[in-house]
Amino acid sequence: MACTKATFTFSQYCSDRCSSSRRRRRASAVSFFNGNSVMRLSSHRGALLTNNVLETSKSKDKSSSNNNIILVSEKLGEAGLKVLREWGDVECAYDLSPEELCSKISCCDALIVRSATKVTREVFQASKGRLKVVGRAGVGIDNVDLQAATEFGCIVVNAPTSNTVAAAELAIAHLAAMARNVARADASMKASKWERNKYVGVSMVGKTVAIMGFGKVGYEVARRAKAALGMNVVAHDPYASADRASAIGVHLVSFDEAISNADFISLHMPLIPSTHKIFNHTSFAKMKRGARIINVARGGVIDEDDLVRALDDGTVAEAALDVFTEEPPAKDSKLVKHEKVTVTPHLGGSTKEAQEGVAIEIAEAVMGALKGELSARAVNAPAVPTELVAELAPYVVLAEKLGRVAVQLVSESRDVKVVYRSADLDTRLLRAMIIKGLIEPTSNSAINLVNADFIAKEKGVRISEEIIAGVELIDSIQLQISNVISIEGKVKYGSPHLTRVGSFDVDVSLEGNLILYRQVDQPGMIGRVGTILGQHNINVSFMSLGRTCRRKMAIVAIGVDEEPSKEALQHIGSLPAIQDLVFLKL
Ligand SMILES: NC(=O)c1ccc[n+]([C@@H]2O[C@H](COP(=O)([O-])OP(=O)(O)OC[C@H]3O[C@@H](n4cnc5c(N)ncnc54)[C@H](O)[C@@H]3O)[C@@H](O)[C@H]2O)c1
Ligand SMILES: O=C(O)[C@H](O)COP(=O)(O)O
Repeated sequence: MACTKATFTFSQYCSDRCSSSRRRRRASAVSFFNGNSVMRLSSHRGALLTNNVLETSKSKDKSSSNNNIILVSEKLGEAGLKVLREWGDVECAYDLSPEELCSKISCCDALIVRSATKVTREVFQASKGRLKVVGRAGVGIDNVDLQAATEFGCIVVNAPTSNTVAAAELAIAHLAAMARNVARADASMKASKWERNKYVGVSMVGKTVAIMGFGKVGYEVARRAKAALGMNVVAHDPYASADRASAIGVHLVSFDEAISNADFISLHMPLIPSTHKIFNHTSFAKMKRGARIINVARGGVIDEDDLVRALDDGTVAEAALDVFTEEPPAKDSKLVKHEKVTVTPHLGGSTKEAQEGVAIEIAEAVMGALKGELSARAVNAPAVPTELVAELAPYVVLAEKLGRVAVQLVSESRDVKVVYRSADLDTRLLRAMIIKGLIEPTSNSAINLVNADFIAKEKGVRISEEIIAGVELIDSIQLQISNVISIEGKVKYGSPHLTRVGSFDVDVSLEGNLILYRQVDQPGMIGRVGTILGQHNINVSFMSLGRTCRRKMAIVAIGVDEEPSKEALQHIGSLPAIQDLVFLKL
């Protein structure tokens, strides 16, 4: 998904009205997981709007614990092991080779890992269906093949909150230690030297730190940098709430603004396709000369070769790194050995307190999943029963696409009202898919039916729902986004279509690349835009124009086969009659 312009201001055109009549939802019970533990959810009228159906039971019922074998492949806090032992036989086997892990796994019901164990497709294959739960004792799940886990009907759970403060503290420790040359001065003294002039540092007070990723860890770093170190704090996070930032005196700014003015740049975004190597020679070149970088997020967000070059030529003064593309890095890694770099071996989550918290959090999540309960900590997609998939499949796609459109039209899509026009509907799956569309492209959480409400709540995204009497299973789904704009979609000929934007009727297949804008309804516009696209060698697949009256405003959607360049979009957007142009990748 890409978004060339995140803000879309159709407010004056939002005149959609919704009937307040609400239909009774059919009581239903649906199983969401295949495999040995079939999980069942019951829904009834009103429950979805008020209840979080995701509960982790604290029950210590051991009646069916006899056969559970839990393999712990990396060091886990004793408190967590204690919880697990109440529920099954726990085997701790550290430093297993991939082959050893594969040979052990066929006898295990649950596997608990941290960041070093690679839980690959081969591991799921070798488990021959016995492995029911993988518990990641920590946040990042990039070492677990979620797709394979889902295909093999294995639930993956993580512990996303217990090491937040620990990671933030390490970021601050790195920042301060780098500014004052602590590690190098220590090494120098241990080499029997006394080099006071060599290790003159830089001050932190009054300097600007850019927090790149204003999520759980970023927020805690920002708070500490501001309150404890007296720094100016700016943050970049396309999906963070400006209110949450301003509440602690932090300004949200663009990526370029953040990196070009900061003395220190601290990275706290997830490693997802859009952040992979986002810090590269282009971004280093935009930085204030002599900026200092701290990374306790994931090594993969930095192009490490480019960083070495930027350090060599002085573009970047210093870097303090806890995480690396390959862990452990090669013994002769130029980056690790670089004189301007200080490193720690992925210690962000490694405090006694955090490890204790993570261990308990993951043990409870794993235990709950083994008992067949729905887990709020589940991160992979559930296997939905075939009957349900068959019935809802096209609407599921529509729901996710509408969520994706919404987040691209209004970057802060935090208040979303969903109005379903339907004959009879259990909305849980659709709501989960809308949440997935709204949140997943901007986060490292994989969102599914199990965790959607939980994550929406955690991210401050409020979803409310209304069902209006319709004729078909689902006539339409409408999203009213943050009181800014509403969009509506329908399934037409089996595929998802955008059918309304604000008060304009459109008919747009929600697939591929889409250019969307408002324009003054006047002759010659289609020709002008078509000519620009032609000049940029972009093929138009369809064009749809919606208007409420002649020669006023109209909305135009153009499907394009190729992704337009920034220049092409700017060229179209610069036509005087055109406003609020966005490019959507669906
Ligand atoms: N070193 C360690 O031991 C350690 C410990 C904990 C967390 N982590 C890592 O720290 C990172 C942050 O963890 P968290 O718990 O705060 O996650 P989080 O999901 O709470 O926050 C991540 C934030 O990044 C934002 N984001 C997404 N794309 C972005 C982009 N292109 N630019 C800027 N921001 C973007 C998201 O909107 C979100 O607010 C993750 O990569 C996690 O794996 C490392
Ligand atoms: O993602 C995480 O939670 C951190 O990177 C910590 O990883 P660890 O459990 O391997 O210390």
